Amino acid sequence: MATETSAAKLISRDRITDAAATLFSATDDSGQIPEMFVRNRADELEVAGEDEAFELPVVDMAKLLDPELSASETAKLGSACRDWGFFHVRAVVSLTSHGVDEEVMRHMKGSTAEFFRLPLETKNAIAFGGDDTFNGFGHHFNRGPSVGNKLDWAECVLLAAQPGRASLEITDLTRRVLGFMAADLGVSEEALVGAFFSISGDVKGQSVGIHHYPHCRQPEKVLGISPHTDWPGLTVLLHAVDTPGLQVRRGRRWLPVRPLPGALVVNVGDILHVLTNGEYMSAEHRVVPDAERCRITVAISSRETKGGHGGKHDYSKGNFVALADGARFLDSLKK
Ligand SMILES: O=C(O)CCC(=O)C(=O)O
Ligand SMILES: [Fe+2]
Repeated sequence: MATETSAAKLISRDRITDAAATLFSATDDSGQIPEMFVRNRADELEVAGEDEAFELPVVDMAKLLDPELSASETAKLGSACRDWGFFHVRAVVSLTSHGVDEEVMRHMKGSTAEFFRLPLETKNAIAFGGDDTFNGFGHHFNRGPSVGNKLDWAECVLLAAQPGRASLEITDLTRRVLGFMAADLGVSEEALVGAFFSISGDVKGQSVGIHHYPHCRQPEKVLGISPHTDWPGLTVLLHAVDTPGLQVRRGRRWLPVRPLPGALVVNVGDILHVLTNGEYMSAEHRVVPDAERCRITVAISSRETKGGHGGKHDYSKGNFVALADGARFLDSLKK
């Protein structure tokens, strides 16, 4: 979904400088935030208050898998995708067959936090550079007339590959969630899952974004990640450090998402929005750093092709042809 804000925006990726690293580790609040980080919030949408009673829908994997509860939980999943494009999924269980393995997740959280604690020069050994700005370590640099030239208050590692066990667990979860989405949409499971997974069960493409949002004493001045929609199909977000900060746009407001212990945040990306003829929302979201604590997340997205994070805009061929014909792609999947 091209939104007004994201359409006018160009994003590239930069190395983290010593000066930025010093700012990110500052413990006092006396320092000025450099202009390069100060965002124009003139057209700021309203941010919903902490006291407002709203919560993202929570979908429970155990209920989806329970024959007696599956239909109602599938309907809940469907309405979350239509109304929000975002939901929590309770899927972390210890060593049972259907959830995401707790031990694997714990390991991923630990190693992620450990990476960001490394000295800058060590992290910069894999810095963005050369031709490949979709794989590596650094941060987003937002260009374009509507944004100015502004850096995100964050550091991240972006990878187009599958880095290990944890992402396989997430991939498995993605395949199962897509299966229930197909049931909700009344389309063939094979076709919807098959848009992202090969017959042998491997995901066709995957992007991983590992994000560290250092605390910022003046959080209202900066952004950890600029408003955007996710390009790929489905993104699963794991909190390695569960400091809040993610905000989802609904209408003219930003709604803060509170991390839910033991749950993952899932959101619909642009490709799934298109594949469902716009039935499922690809919602705009952003991150505002916390004043006191850092936030660390791992975002794993399934794509329909190989390629980098935010990479080539090539739909799978069938869908592209359907779009070019003005056909409703979803109709071709209907049972
Ligand atoms: O870190 C977060 O909460 C959001 C990350 C995100 O939006 C992304 O990787 O696309
Ligand atoms: Fe995102």
